[in-house]
Amino acid sequence: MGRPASSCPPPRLATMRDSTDTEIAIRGVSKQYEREGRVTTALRDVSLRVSSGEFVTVVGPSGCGKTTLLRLVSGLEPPTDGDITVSGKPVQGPDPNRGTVFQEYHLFPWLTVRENVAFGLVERGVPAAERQERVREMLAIIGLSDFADAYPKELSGGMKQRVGLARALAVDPAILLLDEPFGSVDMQTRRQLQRELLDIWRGTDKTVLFVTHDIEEAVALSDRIVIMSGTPGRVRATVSVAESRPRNRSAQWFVDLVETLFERIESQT
Ligand SMILES: Nc1ncnc2c1ncn2[C@@H]1O[C@H](COP(=O)(O)OP(=O)(O)OP(=O)(O)O)[C@@H](O)[C@H]1O
Repeated sequence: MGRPASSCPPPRLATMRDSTDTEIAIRGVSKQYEREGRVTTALRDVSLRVSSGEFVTVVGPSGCGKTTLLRLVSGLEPPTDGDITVSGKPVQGPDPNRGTVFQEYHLFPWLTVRENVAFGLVERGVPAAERQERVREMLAIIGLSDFADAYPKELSGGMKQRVGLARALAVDPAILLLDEPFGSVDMQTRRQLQRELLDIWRGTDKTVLFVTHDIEEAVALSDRIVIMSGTPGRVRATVSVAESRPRNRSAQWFVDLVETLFERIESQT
């Protein structure tokens, strides 16, 4: 995968993993929504494989079905056609091994920040001392240690987004599904959280499917960038960042490449 050496990720909760094979395989997937008699085809014939331990980022214009794709992989809803397997097993509903962070945060408003981050650990029966330590560590990573006792309504959008990320990471899921997880945070925090995410990924062999509008972010984080476009959305191109790193391509070279591909794809659509 060509990833650089790890710095210092949080220790792994060894008891929480039940498989080292965490490949995501999406085959010929289409998704239609029906609302008030109107049918929208959000995705058509999308195929994509994310290998165990790979970091794949999906980029594409608004409305091309990126969130829909993540919702299907997370098991929140089924595809209309095609199939999705994780670790070789069909996705049938949400699974704690697939940690998800969506744009709308989905925090529990009646729980404090600390309780939100601890939620998955309580569900999994992690002993109190280990739980408290893990939550403390996660709050330090996202820079919200001073807000442990605050409620979501007291937080800004960016802070809520960071709590959502900490909650997903706290249970050390084998797979991370992240939909614009830094979309509401300021640029400085965004760069810091990107570094934290990279450290965690490098140190814990997670499989990551990430969605962003930010091409620089995609280049900085990913092994591979998948470009989607159109309505219904389809996969239009793939750029392998990891394989080209030994050739000393600069980050800007990849940003330019993805932007050029975007322009070409858009002019064909
Ligand atoms: N629950 C739903 N019911 C009806 N249509 C939907 C639903 N969810 C998504 N869509 C439609 O499916 C298409 C893809 O939406 P989706 O949110 O997946 O795109 P996206 O690429 O993630 O967009 P953005 O970058 O703006 O988040 C859009 O036309 C959207 O209106």
